Amino acid sequence: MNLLVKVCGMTDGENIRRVEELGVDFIGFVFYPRSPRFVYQMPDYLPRRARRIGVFVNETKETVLTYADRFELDYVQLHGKESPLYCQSLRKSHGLKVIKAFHLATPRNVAATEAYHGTCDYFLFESKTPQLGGTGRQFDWSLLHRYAGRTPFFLSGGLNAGSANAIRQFHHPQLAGIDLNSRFETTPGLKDVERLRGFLQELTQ
Ligand SMILES: O=C(O)c1ccccc1NCC(=O)[C@H](O)[C@H](O)COP(=O)(O)O
Repeated sequence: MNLLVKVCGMTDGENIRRVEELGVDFIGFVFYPRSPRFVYQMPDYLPRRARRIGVFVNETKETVLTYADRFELDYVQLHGKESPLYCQSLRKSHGLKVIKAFHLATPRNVAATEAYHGTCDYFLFESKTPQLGGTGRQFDWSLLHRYAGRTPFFLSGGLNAGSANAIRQFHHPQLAGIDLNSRFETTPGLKDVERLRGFLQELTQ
């Protein structure tokens, strides 16, 4: 399979270095203070090859840009009620790439993506929970067959070591990548490198 791989919610330098060595494409940092993966201090290693993504929830543009400068982010991933205009402005005037997350539980949630085409580089589809992310819960992927938009997307929400087969069998013309997080952790913010390695091998065999 030729899917992009994002590992999200990383906090520790050595752990980041080892995950990057697996060849993943994106590494995500959560800058949402309510998350157990919130990055309190700059890790002593930041990805050199993998693209850096910062995750935000309803933040001011000033705060997003401060983190973007400090961590030299390539992408921002927006998990709140950020408007299409907000996405557009970060993308156009500040040169950041933008991923907008959508929490899917009903066909209406899928329809809400329509206003965002042309304002984001990717969408990310995941489960609808009060925590807004990082819960390890899956949503009903059959909802994605209602998505006929042109923006490529990441499949997210509860992907785990046993998901490789289901991902291989899931086809959608706009499926660009997958997002791995809490189901690959030993503790919030620390990834189990061997579990990730085994999963990635299974996915690509
Ligand atoms: O990871 C978090 O703690 C988090 C909290 C609030 C908003 C977003 C968050 N993470 C963003 C991600 O991209 C996660 O990987 C995504 O929510 C899927 O997580 P999981 O269900 O644990 O695989």
